[in-house]
Amino acid sequence: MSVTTINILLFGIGNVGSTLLKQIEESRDFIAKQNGIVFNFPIIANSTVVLFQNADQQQAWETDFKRSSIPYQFQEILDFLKNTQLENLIAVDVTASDVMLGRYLPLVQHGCHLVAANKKPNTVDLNFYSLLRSELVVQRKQFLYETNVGAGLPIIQTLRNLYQAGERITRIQGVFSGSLSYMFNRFSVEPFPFSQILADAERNGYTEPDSRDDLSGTDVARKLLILARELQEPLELDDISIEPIFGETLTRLLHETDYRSNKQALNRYLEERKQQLDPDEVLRFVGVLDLEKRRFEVKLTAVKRLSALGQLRGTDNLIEIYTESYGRNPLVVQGAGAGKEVTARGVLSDLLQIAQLVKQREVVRISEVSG
Ligand SMILES: NC(=O)C1=CN([C@@H]2O[C@H](COP(=O)(O)OP(=O)(O)OC[C@H]3O[C@@H](n4cnc5c(N)ncnc54)[C@H](OP(=O)(O)O)[C@@H]3O)[C@@H](O)[C@H]2O)C=CC1
Ligand SMILES: N[C@@H](CC=O)C(=O)O
Repeated sequence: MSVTTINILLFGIGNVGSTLLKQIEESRDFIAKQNGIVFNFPIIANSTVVLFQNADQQQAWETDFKRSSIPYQFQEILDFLKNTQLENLIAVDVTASDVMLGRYLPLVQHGCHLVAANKKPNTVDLNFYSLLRSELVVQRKQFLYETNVGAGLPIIQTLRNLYQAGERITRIQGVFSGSLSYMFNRFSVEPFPFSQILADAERNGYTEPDSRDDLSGTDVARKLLILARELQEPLELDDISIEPIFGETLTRLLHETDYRSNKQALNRYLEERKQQLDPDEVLRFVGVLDLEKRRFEVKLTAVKRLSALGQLRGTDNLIEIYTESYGRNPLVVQGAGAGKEVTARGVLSDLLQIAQLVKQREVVRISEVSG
């Protein structure tokens, strides 16, 4: 099988980015044998420094990154692309940064396909969302972001397949946050204060880089918005109603100061909420996208301990997709909704999808040239 080289520009080397590099290194031979694809990393960047690499340098990226990375301006990365004329480019955004928003259009215009775990580019205003997709068509580039919702779970693709097959989707609901699932699964049954469980979630890399994005409900609101836009619903983030976990007052405090200086207040608030539960109830942070009743909301809810949501464990998400064909029994997707390994694997799956397309185009181009 002929081998196609894919050149990756990696933005972010945290939980997900560093695990992606490790997984690609571990699977290099398997991917080459199975797919005829080799991934190179000519560019690896964090928020301040970048490592420019040649193909033969790709083994010990961490050593090279520590030794040879240099401060950069984004324009230098665009100049590198122009000067090296590298082909088969995929820019991978495994940051949570707003800064990346200004980079997507230039990257596409400089020949890059896009893969993102970062939800922000898909949840800013609709003007940018539509402009990016128009530019992707003009430049014949793909943009995949399966890990935006449910980490490695096949939620976006499942929804896209249903929608494009003409299915009428009426409601999507469930637990969409891996970190909040982990926190409330444990908080409901363990004696530990919420702040300690939250610290564990952060240490495990389940939360956003700023866990207030999770605690405020904004991360789940972003996921609902991404799914709504997949169904061509012209919604903005403000259209998703968020009932804050800690009530209005404490949530304002959360935004003004780091939660670590308000632990006691947070713990007390949720302990009181826990005491109000019936013995057969637990707390779950639930999102609802009701396309018929036009109800789009995320909130902390008491559910029956023996219900599907009540029996979630670990970082599990459980997403119910109600459609005309499935009727009263929704299509259900369940599994880990956070964690660097499952997320990196989801990013790698997106990369392979685009790489296959690049390979096919390469075969067509060669056959056209050779007549
Ligand atoms: N963790 C998980 O389970 C899941 C995460 N995701 C998404 O994946 C993304 C990354 O998450 P995670 O790896 O946990 O986060 P981390 O905080 O561990 O890593 C973020 C990385 O992005 C880098 N970064 C920040 N700003 C920029 C920038 N302007 N240019 C280049 N790099 C930048 C950071 O570099 P520096 O150190 O210099 O700031 C860091 O290397 C997030 O958007 C998250 O929502 C999605 C699903 C699950
Ligand atoms: N912080 C997010 C990570 C995945 O999107 C979550 O907790 O689900």
